Amino acid sequence: MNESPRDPRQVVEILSEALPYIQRYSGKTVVVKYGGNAMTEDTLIDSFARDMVLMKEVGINPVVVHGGGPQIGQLLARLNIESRFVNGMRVTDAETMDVVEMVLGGLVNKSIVTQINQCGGKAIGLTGKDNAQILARQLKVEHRTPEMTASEIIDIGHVGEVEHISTDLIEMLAERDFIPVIAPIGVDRKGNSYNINADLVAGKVAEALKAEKLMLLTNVAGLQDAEGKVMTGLSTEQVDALIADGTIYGGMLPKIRCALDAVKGGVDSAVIVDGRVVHSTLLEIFTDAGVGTQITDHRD
Ligand SMILES: Nc1ncnc2c1ncn2[C@@H]1O[C@H](COP(=O)(O)OP(=O)(O)O)[C@@H](O)[C@H]1O
Ligand SMILES: CC(=O)N[C@@H](CCC(=O)OP(=O)(O)O)C(=O)O
Repeated sequence: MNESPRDPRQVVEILSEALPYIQRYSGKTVVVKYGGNAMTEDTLIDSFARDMVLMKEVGINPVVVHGGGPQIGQLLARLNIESRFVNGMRVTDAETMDVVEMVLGGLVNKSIVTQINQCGGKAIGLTGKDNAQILARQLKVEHRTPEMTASEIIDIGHVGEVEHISTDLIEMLAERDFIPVIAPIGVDRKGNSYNINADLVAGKVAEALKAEKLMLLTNVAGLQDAEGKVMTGLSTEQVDALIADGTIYGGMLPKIRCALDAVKGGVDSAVIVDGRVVHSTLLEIFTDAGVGTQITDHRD
């Protein structure tokens, strides 16, 4: 590589500028939702893993909840199984559920764990089935097409919503310097598996852990207004208005809803972060500007 050497004084100055942020977040929990679209390039996975390790080293407790939608889609395509979505949720029959569990609980979870461990961290991979920590129930989806006069409730298979999160295993690991990495697979009281949207799991985990911050890494620069301009910060009231006028739609809807629920449920702030930016999580935590859209339940 042909990089010019950095002035050591600059490096020290940058480190020193991070001090107030390190003090602000030290001992606090930050839940990071790492979406499948933000793990498509090796450099992004590596910078994400390094960021998690650095956070842990300075006394912050990162808890990772990951997705893997595109990765599930790839394996389904190889097996000639069609991917179908209703309201942003994957229609999940028994065969698809097997693939979801293999990809999220196996391939994706273990590759994030390995990458963090390669960077010197101590990552432990879990699904919601471990300690039955993500108790789920079937999600009933309300569906309506323009031709329909009224909406109907449809069954999209093994798709779940969170009923309860048990935090004891996550807290025990975090206290012992481990970084928990959680796949969004839930289980009901009978032992049935559920495929849950990773944003929803991250929001509920953040609420249950009383996290300081929820970071949702995605493939856009942030929440855009009607003119396409990224909004840096907004309150819960503004979000409600943007949903009502249709500015927020599609995959952003569950993301924003879970961010709103999390801040209403006691998480200090939720932020939509551009996961395509290298070191996006550190930029968000350790700089004033941040890199995405922040949602808070208070005006300060
Ligand atoms: N107001 C908005 N601002 C930004 N993106 C939006 C907005 N409304 C809808 N979207 C869409 O939401 C998408 C992000 O959601 P999604 O694709 O589900 O992300 P992920 O896979 O990371 O969970 C964006 O790529 C964009 O197409
Ligand atoms: C019910 C449902 O749709 N589950 C998602 C779970 C993975 C996910 O949420 O992944 P991303 O965050 O990468 O989109 C799915 O099957 O794709």
